[in-house]
Amino acid sequence: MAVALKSNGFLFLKKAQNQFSLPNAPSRLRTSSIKIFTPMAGLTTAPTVGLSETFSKLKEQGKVAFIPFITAGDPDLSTTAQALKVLDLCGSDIIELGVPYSDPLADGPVIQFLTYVSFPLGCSYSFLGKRNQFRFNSFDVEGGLVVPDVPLEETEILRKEAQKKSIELVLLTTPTTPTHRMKAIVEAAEGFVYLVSSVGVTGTRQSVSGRVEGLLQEIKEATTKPVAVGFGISKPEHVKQVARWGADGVIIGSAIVKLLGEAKSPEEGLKELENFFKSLKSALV
Ligand SMILES: O=P(O)(O)OC[C@@H](O)[C@@H](O)c1c[nH]c2ccccc12
Repeated sequence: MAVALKSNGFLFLKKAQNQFSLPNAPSRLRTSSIKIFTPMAGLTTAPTVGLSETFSKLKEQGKVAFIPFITAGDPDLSTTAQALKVLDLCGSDIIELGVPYSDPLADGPVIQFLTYVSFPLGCSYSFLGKRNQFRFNSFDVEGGLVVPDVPLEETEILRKEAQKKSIELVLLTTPTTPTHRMKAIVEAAEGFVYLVSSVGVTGTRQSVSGRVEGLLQEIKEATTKPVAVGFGISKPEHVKQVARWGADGVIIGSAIVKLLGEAKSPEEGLKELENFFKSLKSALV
C-alpha cells in the first residue's frame, strides 16, 4: 500500500484489531520521497480496516472517534515510534501522522517549529507532486490521507491514485467554506469529513467556537458521512463539547505535539502524553 504526499499531507492510520499496522515500511523517512517509518517492534501486521469502517464500528457502539495527531520526528523518530504505541495502547481509534513539509500553509507555530526540528533527522520530503501529478511510493500503510493544501479541484487525480491502493482521501471544510462548496467537498470526501473548527491555523485555543454546532448540523444535512472536528481542541471540556454537538470524531494535534516536543526528555514526554491522552479520552466516556 502506498502513498506519497504532495504537500504537508497527513496519513490517518487505522486501528487494526488493537494494533496499528505499518508492515514492512522503511525505518526512516527519506528526503527523496514520503515513507512512513516503522514504529518500534511490537506492532503487528494484522489486517487493518478502513477509516469508513472504523467510524461505522464506533457508531454502532455509540462512540466518538478519538484521533490524536503527531508529527513524525517530533522530537525524534524513535520517540515518534514509541508515541504511536502509547497512543495505540491508550485507545486511539485513528492516528493522524504528520509528515513534515517545508511550507505547511495551515500549520500553526507549534507544529511548524517542531517540524523544523525534525528536518535534520531526515523527516522531510521534497515537493513530490508537480501540479496534478502525484507519485505514489510503496510502503505498507493502509488508511486515509489528507493533503490540506490541495484544493478540491485538484483532488481528482490524487483520489484516483489513492483509490487504487484502498486509501481514502479525507477532505477539509472550514467555517468560511461557502455552502455550495462545502456540499461538493463532503460529496467528494472519503473516510470522513474533516471540519476545521475555526479560521486560522492549527493551535490550541481557550474554547471551541460555538459555530461548530451549526456547521456540524449543516454538514450532516448534506451527508451521512462521518464528520471529525479538529483545530484548537486541547481540553477535556472541548472534547465533551464537540462530541455533544454531534461530531463523529475529535482530532487533537498541537497540544500533543507541544507536549512531546517540549518535554525535558523523550521518556518524560511519553509519560505526559499518556496522562494527557487519558484526561482527554475520559471526556468521551
Ligand atoms: O493542532 P490542532 O489545533 O489540535 O489541530 C489538529 C491539527 O494539528 C492536525 O489535524 C493538523 C496538523 N496540520 C494540519 C494542517 C491542516 C489540517 C489539519 C492539520
